[in-house]
Amino acid sequence: MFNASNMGKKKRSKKVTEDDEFGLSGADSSATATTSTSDEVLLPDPTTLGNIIQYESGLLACAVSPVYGRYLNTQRDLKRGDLIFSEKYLIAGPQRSSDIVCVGCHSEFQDETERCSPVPIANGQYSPTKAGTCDFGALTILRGLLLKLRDPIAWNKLLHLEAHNDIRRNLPLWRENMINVVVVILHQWKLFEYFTEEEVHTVCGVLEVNSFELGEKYSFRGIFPMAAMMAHDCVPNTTHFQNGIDGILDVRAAIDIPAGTPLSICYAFSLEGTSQRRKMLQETKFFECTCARCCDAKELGTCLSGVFCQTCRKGFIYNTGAADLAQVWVCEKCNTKAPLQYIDSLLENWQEAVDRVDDIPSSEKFIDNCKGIFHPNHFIPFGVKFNVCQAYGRETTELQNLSPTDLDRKLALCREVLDVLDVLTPGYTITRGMVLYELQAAEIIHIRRLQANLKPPILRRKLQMTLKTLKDAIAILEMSATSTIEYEISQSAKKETLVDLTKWISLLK
Ligand SMILES: C[S@@+](CC[C@H](N)C(=O)[O-])C[C@H]1O[C@@H](n2cnc3c(N)ncnc32)[C@H](O)[C@@H]1O
Repeated sequence: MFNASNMGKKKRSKKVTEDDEFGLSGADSSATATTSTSDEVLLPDPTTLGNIIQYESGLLACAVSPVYGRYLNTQRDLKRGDLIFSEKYLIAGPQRSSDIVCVGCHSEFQDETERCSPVPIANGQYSPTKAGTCDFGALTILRGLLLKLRDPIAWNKLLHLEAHNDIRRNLPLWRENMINVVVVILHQWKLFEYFTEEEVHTVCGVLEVNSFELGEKYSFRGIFPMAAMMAHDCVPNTTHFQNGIDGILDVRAAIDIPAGTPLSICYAFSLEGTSQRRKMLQETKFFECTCARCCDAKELGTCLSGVFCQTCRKGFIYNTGAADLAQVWVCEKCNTKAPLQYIDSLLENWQEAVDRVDDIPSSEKFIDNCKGIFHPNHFIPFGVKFNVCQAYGRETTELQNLSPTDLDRKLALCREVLDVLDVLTPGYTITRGMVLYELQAAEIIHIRRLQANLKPPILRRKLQMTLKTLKDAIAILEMSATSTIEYEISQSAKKETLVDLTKWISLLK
């Protein structure tokens, strides 16, 4: 779920996407924590929900609120980084509206040699020559439906999940599913004896509302019934790490979470603006988010949606109607009201321009062009800063060979990006881990270059601060699956940089 890539920007690296799917904090969390359990809703023991691989019995309870529906509540204090549970997917398969992909590795169909398995689908209906005739996403629905015939317990787990049929039935989406999925499965594949129309629609809904986006190289989706019970918050208190190879999801506390708090995950992409996140949540998860961040025009002080006012040329325009789910864009300084159409077309044009950014110089030019258009933290330039802070010292020039100006720029960008991440994706999230890693690497080079001119106590203090950043980065990144680049980075940083830095500090008088 919780498809970070709905931003659709190739430039936003995969690293962002991994944390940013599927989250409760802020004002709403405390409100929900006190919500009493309704007698009318059957609240299962969380362990009966999914394919649990690791979980401490009694740690979580299922609860229900008028706002979120069912959700998971922690029964004891959690420390940031604590593993809450690990779960294997119930079903997984191609994304909705997928083109032809290999049903084993989910790579896009190129030619016979490119796939990990010889034939993508056995009945031959969707051979490569008929490319485009099939929504491969229907295969995932079929995998869900087949549970009815093969594994009634798993089928019940699937049916237990929210499908929002009542809402979806009145949307164009229902008709699309009718054509692309229901007719295909029941009539083209002739499975009408086994499944009803309503069952197919329900599985479509369960997938739409509950699935997580998976895949390191190629994207696919999977259902984790226990993880799906977590509520959404645009500043989540949990984070998750996926192991694409064996389909296991580790859900961890991103921050310290006191007992009695709902667990939350961000279903949208955390680093998009409020209007964009809300639109995605409304269209694909069928609710209006009213979390603390969504109700605050300045998004908890980050100003991620701030547009520069062309009238007074002093202030920024924000959606002051956010708390009422309205779009009322007003300048904070001169009170000029900006038409929604103006905001929408501005964003559309700049989103298109961001797609043309593909290296450090074009990124820097883009960031510069955004001055006088957006707040420096606006999500459009922010996405570029997020990528370019990592690119310096990695793309063309090695870190130790960066010019003093470029090294300073990398340091400034990493700190600027972290200031926003600390608020919007706080704690142990891969996104923060990667930027912390880049920051400490640049700081070490910077300190080496300066050390001859630094007094020992100042040198020691700087090194100790860098050591703390390095330790945080390692602690986060080593929670990733062992097959990932993030894990590899954490292990080499642990074996080399951590040892060297600790030794350097210990040798200082
Ligand atoms: C993945 S399910 C979560 C479990 C769900 N509450 C249930 O009872 O099955 C997502 C659905 O939960 C509800 N939900 C989750 N977080 C919410 C929030 N912050 N505000 C309103 N509804 C929320 C919405 O109905 C959403 O479509």
